[in-house]
Amino acid sequence: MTYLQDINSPADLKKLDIEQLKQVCKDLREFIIEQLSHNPGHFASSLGTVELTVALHYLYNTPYDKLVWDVGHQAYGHKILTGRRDLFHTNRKLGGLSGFTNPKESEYDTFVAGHASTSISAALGMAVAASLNGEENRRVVAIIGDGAMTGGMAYEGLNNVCSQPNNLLIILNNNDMSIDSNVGGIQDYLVKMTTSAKYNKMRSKVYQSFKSKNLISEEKKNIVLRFNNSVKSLITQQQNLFEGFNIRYFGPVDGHDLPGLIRVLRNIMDMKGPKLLHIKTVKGKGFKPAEKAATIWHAPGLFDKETGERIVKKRIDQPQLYQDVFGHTLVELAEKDRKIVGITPAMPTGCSMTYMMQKFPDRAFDVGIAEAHAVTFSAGLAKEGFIPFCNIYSSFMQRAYDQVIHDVALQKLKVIMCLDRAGLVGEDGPTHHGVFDLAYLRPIPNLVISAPYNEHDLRNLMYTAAYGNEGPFVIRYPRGQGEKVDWRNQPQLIPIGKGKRLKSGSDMALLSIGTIGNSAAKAIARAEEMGISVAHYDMLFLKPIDEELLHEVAKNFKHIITLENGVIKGGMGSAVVEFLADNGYIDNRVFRIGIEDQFVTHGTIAELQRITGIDAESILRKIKEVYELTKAEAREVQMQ
Ligand SMILES: Cc1ncc(C[n+]2csc(CCOP(=O)(O)OP(=O)(O)O)c2C)c(N)n1
Ligand SMILES: CC(=O)[C@@H](O)[C@H](O)COP(=O)(O)O
Ligand SMILES: [Mg+2]
Repeated sequence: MTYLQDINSPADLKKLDIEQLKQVCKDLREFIIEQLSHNPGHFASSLGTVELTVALHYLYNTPYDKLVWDVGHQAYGHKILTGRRDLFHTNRKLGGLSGFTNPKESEYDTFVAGHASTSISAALGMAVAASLNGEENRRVVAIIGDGAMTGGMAYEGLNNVCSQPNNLLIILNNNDMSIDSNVGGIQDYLVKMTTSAKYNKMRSKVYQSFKSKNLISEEKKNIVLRFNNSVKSLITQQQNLFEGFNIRYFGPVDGHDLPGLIRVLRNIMDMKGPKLLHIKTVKGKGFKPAEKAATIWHAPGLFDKETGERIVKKRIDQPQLYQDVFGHTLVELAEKDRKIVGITPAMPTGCSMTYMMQKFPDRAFDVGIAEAHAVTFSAGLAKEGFIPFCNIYSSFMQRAYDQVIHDVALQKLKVIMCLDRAGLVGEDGPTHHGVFDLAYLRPIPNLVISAPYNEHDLRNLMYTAAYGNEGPFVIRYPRGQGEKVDWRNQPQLIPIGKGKRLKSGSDMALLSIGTIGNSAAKAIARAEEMGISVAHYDMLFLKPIDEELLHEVAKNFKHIITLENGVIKGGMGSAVVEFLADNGYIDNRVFRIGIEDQFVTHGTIAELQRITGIDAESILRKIKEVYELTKAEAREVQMQ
């Protein structure tokens, strides 16, 4: 590292010449590769934005000028250049830097990010605020990837851009990749735009001829750029999409050509009105294995930076990941029933829809980063008699709340909504924890809401959702590895709304929902060794909740602990409290374990479960507390 070590803020960049800036890019890449090799995170995206990041901080007056990074997973370079280089080894670790942008972390981070496609709206708000405040010299830039450009919110933003006076610059970072290959019409459109040989030849000719006539002056550059766009429209025989939104379009330009990028940005940064610069980059640029396999290297885990080999734990004789149990089970079901279809909004690898895509490409759909559309698209399929398994990460499902209510539940359509990454997800932190789903789905009529205790239950629930129920069905399960090595049971119908008593006991009852119940089982086993007898019930369904089971528990146990890997307010514990109140049980005491009313930071899942009090150790502590209380109450009764 020759220059990076001396860059403590963007002001230090501004002192460098172009050759030195190129060296900064090289250093930055090396630094990201070195750091990520031993502290995993989002890798390939940040390698692709190195030149863009350097160019932006070199030219713009940050943090007064505002950079809004979409998702924020490509902003590692931005973090490193804005005073966080020496803290970067803490990235995504408990108490360390966030893996996304967060204004609480730095004044250079303008907006909390993590979910895709928000940057245009947020940046437009900031640009309009600047206009309203009379801060005509404040520049605002949104940086959005081609994947994020498949999200509906991006178009709501674009549609609004020309409605109010603003000088917003949108930079479309087009690397032809989402996490998996990018999909859909916008992807096709961007490919056409960047590969039209005729256009590129013509553009270069026009540029050369203008240049030879010395016409590339400050005054003329606008004319050239706009002339290029007109030429392009003529050749491709279609109007430029962004120009159609009344946003001036520039590009495509090579996003790794630092001098070129600086030149273009300098030309357009102070132009009045909204504008979009389309840059072409390579995801994983500068690290060959990542350039070749960007999906794997989106977030590759540990790797050897010299050989490019990933350091992957051997999974032989290990339980499967829940996502893989889902993926394999879906294929098994689809093999027997041509009505089964699979839908994912841009997470085929993450949720293992890839198995279905390989086996039945015509019946598996990646619809882009479009959760709301994914749900309504599934509803349309269900209306026509198909059985859609719509798999959405729990936290991304928040995007589709109205679609679940209005398009699915209201019409009682048989859409099977599989919510992967439910509960605390770990290093991605508060934007990604899937902790709200139980609480936000519970009030919706007509939904069946379930959470498996283990892989066998997951398979049974998928089967039951398809063949034992006629309406919408939610199955939520966590990130990570399951409980069983022999996960492949024969899926069978299970009674809807029925829980199970896993273990009898006499001192208190513990009701859990989902795989977190396995931590409860461990805690209960240890309590038993201490002479505390706890009955354990797995609810399996939040809705309909097992009322028979709850009557049994209420009658037999004064003290009831509830446990969920989700927010306490509105979740399973709340459902139990409501049940008791509604049914005149006034003597029972309920102790709810779950996520308190606050956002949970980032860290490993184990650390976060410990901090939030839902790990086995904390559950045991709660059991002991409740036991002490039962003893104290008994003593009080004796004394009376
Ligand atoms: C609402 C939402 N859905 C899905 C995701 C998961 N996700 C994170 S990054 C990403 C791909 C983004 O692609 P792009 O914007 O082109 O950035 P690149 O990784 O190519 O740099 C996806 C699908 C998300 N963060 N937010
Ligand atoms: C940035 C983003 O939203 C995704 O890359 C997410 O981090 C994936 O999470 P998993 O690692 O759980 O698939
Ligand atoms: Mg991309």
